[in-house]
Amino acid sequence: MAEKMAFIGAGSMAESILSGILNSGFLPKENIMVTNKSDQKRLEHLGKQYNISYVEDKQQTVADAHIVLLAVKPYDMEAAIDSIRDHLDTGQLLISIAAGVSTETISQMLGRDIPVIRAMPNTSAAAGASATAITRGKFATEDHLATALELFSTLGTATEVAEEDMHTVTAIAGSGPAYVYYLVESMEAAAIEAGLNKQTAQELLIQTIAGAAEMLRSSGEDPSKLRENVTSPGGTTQAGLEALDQGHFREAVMNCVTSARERSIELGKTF
Ligand SMILES: NC(=O)C1=CN([C@@H]2O[C@H](COP(=O)(O)OP(=O)(O)OC[C@H]3O[C@@H](n4cnc5c(N)ncnc54)[C@H](OP(=O)(O)O)[C@@H]3O)[C@@H](O)[C@H]2O)C=CC1
Ligand SMILES: O=C(O)[C@@H]1CCC=N1
Repeated sequence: MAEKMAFIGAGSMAESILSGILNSGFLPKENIMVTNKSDQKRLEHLGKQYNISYVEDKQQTVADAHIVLLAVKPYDMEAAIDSIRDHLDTGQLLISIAAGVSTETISQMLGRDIPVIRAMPNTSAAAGASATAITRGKFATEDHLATALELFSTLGTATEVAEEDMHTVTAIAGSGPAYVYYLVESMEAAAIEAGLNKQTAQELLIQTIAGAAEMLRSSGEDPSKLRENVTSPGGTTQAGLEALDQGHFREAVMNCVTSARERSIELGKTF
């Protein structure tokens, strides 16, 4: 197990991972350090909220970390790596969660044989329920992969994928929670418009999503079969699904995933 972990980047994803790690007990708070580019207030907030160390000095942050987690936007990767490169050594493991940016590109930015793992978690890490995909760069060993799998397994599920699949994985699992939230927002808006109070709508929707997820997990059935089981001929579900078809729901969702995937490819090409 890693002894010390440094977060470079202290935004929403860093916080999700950080809180997931602390909740799971994977690392004690004393072993975690966080830094960012310039937002001191944000560091103070995280320091207070999670009782962790934060320092603006990146050298100090990465110096004795076993794992350095890069949680910056893809377009900030180069500057972030520039600021820590000289303080890294090949005994450390660098994990990047940036969308689109390949391990090859990261290694080129580093210009050194530092082991690199690329991971694509999602914000459900904060609740220990991320679906994280992981791939390893050319300098990372099976042991480094095992460390990353162990780390992200404490935040939900962790699955190794081929690097070429990372764009697709990002589109369905990294971005995925947002699409589910959008669906819930839309159903909630319709329920409220029909007169249901917000709290009741939210309670029912949360359990409906959780129940459907549980059925997908435990029933062994395809989603299409589960959908058919809900749909009585001539009933309410059929009426609702027909409205979705009129709105080209399937096509819209497929376009959504394709657009997210294409954006991931674009983000990786900006270097
Ligand atoms: N949000 C999500 O659901 C997911 C995001 N990701 C990936 O995670 C990464 C971070 O996303 P997210 O947390 O949403 O982004 P945020 O914008 O919330 O956070 C970005 C963080 O990076 C910091 N930063 C920027 N430049 C530097 C630098 N040179 N050195 C150190 N820190 C720096 C910022 O600091 P400051 O505020 O001081 O500028 C900020 O703390 C992205 O690459 C994204 O693709 C992956 C999976 C899911
Ligand atoms: O929207 C993004 O670019 C990031 C990557 C996956 C989820 N959020």
